[in-house]
Amino acid sequence: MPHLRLALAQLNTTVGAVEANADAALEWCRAAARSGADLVLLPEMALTGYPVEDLALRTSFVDASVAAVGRLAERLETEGLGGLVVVVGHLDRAADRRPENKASVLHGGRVLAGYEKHHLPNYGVFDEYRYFRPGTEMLVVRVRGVDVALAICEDLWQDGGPVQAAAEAGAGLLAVVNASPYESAKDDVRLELVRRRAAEVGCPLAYVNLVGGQDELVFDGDSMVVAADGEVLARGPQFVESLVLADLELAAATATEVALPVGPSGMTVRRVLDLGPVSTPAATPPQPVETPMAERLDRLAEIHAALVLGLRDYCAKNGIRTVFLGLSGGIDSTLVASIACDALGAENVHGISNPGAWSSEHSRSDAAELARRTGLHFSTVEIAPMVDAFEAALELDGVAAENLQARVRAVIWMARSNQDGPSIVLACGNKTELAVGYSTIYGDAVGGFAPIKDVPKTLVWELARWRNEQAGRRGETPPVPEGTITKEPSAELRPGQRDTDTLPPYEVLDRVLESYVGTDTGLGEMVAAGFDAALVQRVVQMVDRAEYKRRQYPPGTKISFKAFGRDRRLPITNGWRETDPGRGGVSVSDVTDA
Ligand SMILES: Nc1ncnc2c1ncn2[C@@H]1O[C@H](COP(=O)(O)OP(=O)(O)OC[C@H]2O[C@@H]([n+]3cccc(C(=O)O)c3)[C@H](O)[C@@H]2O)[C@@H](O)[C@H]1O
Ligand SMILES: Nc1ncnc2c1ncn2[C@@H]1O[C@H](COP(=O)(O)OP(=O)(O)OP(=O)(O)O)[C@@H](O)[C@H]1O
Ligand SMILES: NC(=O)CC[C@H](N)C(=O)O
Repeated sequence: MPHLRLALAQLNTTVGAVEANADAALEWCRAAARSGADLVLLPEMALTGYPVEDLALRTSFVDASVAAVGRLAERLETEGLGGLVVVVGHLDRAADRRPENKASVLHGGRVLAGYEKHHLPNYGVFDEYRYFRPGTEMLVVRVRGVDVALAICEDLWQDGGPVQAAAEAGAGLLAVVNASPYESAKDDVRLELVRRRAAEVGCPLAYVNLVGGQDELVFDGDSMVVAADGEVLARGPQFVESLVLADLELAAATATEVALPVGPSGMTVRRVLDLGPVSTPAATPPQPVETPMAERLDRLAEIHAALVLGLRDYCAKNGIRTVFLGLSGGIDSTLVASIACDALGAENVHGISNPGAWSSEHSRSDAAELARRTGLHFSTVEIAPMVDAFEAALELDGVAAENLQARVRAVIWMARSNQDGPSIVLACGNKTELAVGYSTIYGDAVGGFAPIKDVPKTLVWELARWRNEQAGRRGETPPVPEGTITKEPSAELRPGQRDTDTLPPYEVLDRVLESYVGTDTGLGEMVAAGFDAALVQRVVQMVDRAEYKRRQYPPGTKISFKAFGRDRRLPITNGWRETDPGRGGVSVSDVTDA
């Protein structure tokens, strides 16, 4: 059986930084060559980063991507690495000039052939029909006597098409390049998918994924090689760059046709023959490589790693050195501060305590204790003089006066961030607050990035406890003061205020939100499932009315199946209200309180 040494390069690219991404790709190919690899797989859109969004529509950007792939092939040859077979994802254009999401095969100093993505995802955070022309042809390249079929990410998630065509072509290996964003527990889903597809094609499947943060998305790597019987042959780490090597004995290719007619898959198959001589262990015994079998992170470790990487890469890739945030001594700002320290180092994190008329003593002392535990920069700016000046000039009362305090704090954070630059303010709101609009717009909702915007309040507590436990296990000081975890949540904008004055208990609220927001369940169904009708009506109204706040909220790392933002797009001006459990939904003109 022919032998192939495979290298999966799970690297961290930057959207738009074509030259830097190409340099990184070359560096990974050098490392792969040093490890004796025959075939190197780089992720989907590795040269452009993913997702490129409307950059795909810019002629100049497509030109740069096309030039970069050609230049990469030449540089490989110049460095004596032309014998490698490199598969790399990039942006290209078809003969009709429509953009294509492509994986090109580089060998001998040339771009030998390319595969265009067939199944374009167009749900959730993906808009690929807006940009790309779908491919209709399967590409199989014969590498050292093995027929390697290519596919790109979503091609794996849909039945038929490329997976079926790979089986029709009798592939010895299915190589899939991916840009698959992280969601909690998605690694398990991917593994089962990869197993199923490997079994369907009847050969091993190699899966390489990006690593790194890109605005609200985080890519978790987790590249793998899985045999046709489902055995995991190699698995890369989560959230860190890595070159995953695997030695594979694969079925020898025998077919001689270079073009197969359209089969039941609906795709033609094009075969590129003989990239390099057949290599068998007997002919050229390879030094065995260390095949990684990275341990899986548990649920909370995984989510925490995603949040840390999301913030770190947002700052690093946007040239931001420091962050500022308001520290109330509460659980949300404390968790955000702890994530920021993990992401950027405590020396780059500035926490500001802004006590006001209704701030409790423990809000000050817990914030100071957090600073002591983590080593972040800490300062205190009383808001009373500024609040008094505004109130004297504007004569505010009620919610307007309450919100003024949050807005004065926001001015202070933004001013400090402006002064320090390059720096941003972190918004500390969680997903539950975002859902029901429990924040002051242009107040605590200001910021450049919102690290926990996709983390429900109940998960905020879990993560804080988990982070403390981790520190304990490592013999470090737990970052979160105990009082912060146990205290009752309050915005402290008026005397004795409690979150539960306005909101249901968080355990109940998060379950209602998971149903209404997470799975788009209708009001009638929620009541049928056992939720209290009056409660869900109230929550649903709050959610629907807060769309304008969410639309103006900063970006933040997606960790769930359905995050606010690109995942859940609703009109702000919206006459639809799900207020009647009997009917499941009514128009706004039918309800009196709309
Ligand atoms: N459709 C629309 N499109 C664009 N803007 C719209 C709008 N409707 C109202 N607005 C604007 O929004 C304003 C109302 O929003 P906003 O000023 O935020 O005020 P509002 O939502 O009325 O009050 C904020 C609530 O959040 C609570 N809070 C504040 C701060 C922190 C926390 C916490 O615990 O984390 C909780 C606070 O106790 C209060 O219950 C309106 O006065 C108007 O200017
Ligand atoms: N006294 C304060 N000093 C500095 N920042 C504050 C203060 N009070 C509130 N903030 C900021 O405003 C955000 C909203 O806080 P608030 O206390 O109103 O509600 P919360 O959602 O329970 O947040 P937390 O759990 O952080 O207290 C906080 O996360 C914090 O960034
Ligand atoms: N880039 C893609 O095609 C991603 C879509 C795919 N379903 C995923 O999340 O893995």
